[in-house]
Amino acid sequence: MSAQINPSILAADFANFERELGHIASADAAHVDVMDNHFVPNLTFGQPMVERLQAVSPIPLDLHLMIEDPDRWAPDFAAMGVWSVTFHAEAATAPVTLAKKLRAEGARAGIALRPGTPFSAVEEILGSFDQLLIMTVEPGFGGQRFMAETMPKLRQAHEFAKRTGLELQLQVDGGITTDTIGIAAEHGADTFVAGSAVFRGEPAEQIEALRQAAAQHTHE
Ligand SMILES: O=C(CO)[C@@H](O)[C@H](O)COP(=O)(O)O
Ligand SMILES: [Co+2]
Repeated sequence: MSAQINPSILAADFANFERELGHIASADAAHVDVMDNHFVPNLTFGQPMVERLQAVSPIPLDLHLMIEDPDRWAPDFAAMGVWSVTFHAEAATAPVTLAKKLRAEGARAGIALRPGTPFSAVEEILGSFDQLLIMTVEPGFGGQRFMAETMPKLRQAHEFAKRTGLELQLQVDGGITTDTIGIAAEHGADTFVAGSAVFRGEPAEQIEALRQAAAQHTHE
């Protein structure tokens, strides 16, 4: 698979989301960081906001739920017709049941790991998911430094998927730039979330630069 670039609109202009989504129309999906000020110390988008983003976006929405009790809330987000819904392994009580509900609503099911959560926390349930998100910063804020210490976990996930024949999209999220994307690609990531790196410049140019940097390092 060629590298997928999902810009995070956490770094976009919050007063102009429709216009900002138009600026990233060449990307594969728009990454939407939903934060509840409990699972992480930050508050972002609620359901009515995501509903409107879904209505006006020219590209699919990739939701990253950083919320407590995703078992209760995630299916409602999936029912909006978004492309994918990813919740955190640390927050869910019945992740496999929840993944089934997300898929039943027509969304891809994703599970995310904080930097300190080991791969073993999800290894046995990955067959129920379409994507695994390895956080490369502590969730909560954009603009943080890429944590290279998460790379062995990414490689472990990549090797596991290859060995077991699992079709799993492997995302990285946090601190992804043209300098760090190559390291993540070499360790097996195929989908790259980037917020500040895309929106701090001209978004279409930054998306293309990230694609090219990833392509030079893609791992087989
Ligand atoms: O989920 C998160 C942060 O919790 C991310 O999606 C950030 O929005 C990425 O921002 P950058 O690190 O690329 O600025
Ligand atoms: Co995110």
